[in-house]
Amino acid sequence: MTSPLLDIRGLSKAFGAVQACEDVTLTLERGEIHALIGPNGAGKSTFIKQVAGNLDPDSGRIWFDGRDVTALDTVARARAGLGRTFQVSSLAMEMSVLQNVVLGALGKRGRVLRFFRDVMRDAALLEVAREALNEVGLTGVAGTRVADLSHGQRRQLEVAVALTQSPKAFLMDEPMAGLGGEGSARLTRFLDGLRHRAPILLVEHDMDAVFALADRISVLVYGRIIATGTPDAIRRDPQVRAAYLGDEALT
Ligand SMILES: Nc1ncnc2c1ncn2[C@@H]1O[C@H](COP(=O)(O)OP(=O)(O)OP(=O)(O)O)[C@@H](O)[C@H]1O
Repeated sequence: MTSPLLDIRGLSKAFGAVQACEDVTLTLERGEIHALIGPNGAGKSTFIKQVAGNLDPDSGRIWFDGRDVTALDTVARARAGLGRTFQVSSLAMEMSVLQNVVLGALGKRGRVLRFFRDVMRDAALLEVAREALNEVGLTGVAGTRVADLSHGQRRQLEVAVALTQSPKAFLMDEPMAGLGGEGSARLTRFLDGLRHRAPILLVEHDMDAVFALADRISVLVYGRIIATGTPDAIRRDPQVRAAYLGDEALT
């Protein structure tokens, strides 16, 4: 048996008296989408920030691709192959789509920022950026200002930026937030294909998307995982129904 790509063991984090994350153990296997769901304030963001390296856990360890990454910062984790897209976009809104991806590719090389004009003439960087745009289907809007993209296109662009870092796994915090029904259906199809590129640890409130995409679902309530299983098993789990998913969400 191969070991999980991401192996998170016993993660705990408290803010004063609030135990936001308590002994959370979770794995991400190659090729899968593992969704983490739970009510507001359950600790989902706290959890994913610890995995990405934005927040130090009080205890617990994070293994990624066979390596203990618990002590690494966000940049080192991204270089190790943990690609992330977050609720708050880090895109440069006044720049073009292509410029944003080139900047992402530049980060991967670990270079200090050079004159931007030179960067945009760097054939190798441009190739990496164009390839990433092609992969997410945004080639047609490469010259468009990010501010003029739809929410859904921005999410795809964030993935393109992450792709320039050759991620081995994605961490996604509410990619469907702010999208309408049609936008989230489109992004759902996109993420469905993306799992073959790299597995996804997905924090998401949109239950249609979660149940359509996830191979496994973990349910977090008051900082603790109360169940992990296939969508069908989670749907039927009486504890999950009582604690989080009302019956109407499961039909
Ligand atoms: N920096 C912080 N300082 C103090 N308390 C915090 C901090 N961040 C989170 N908390 C608390 O930790 C608990 C978990 O919050 P968290 O944002 O992780 O939940 P969540 O499941 O992501 O919620 P939502 O679904 O609303 O985004 C909450 O009680 C929250 O108020």
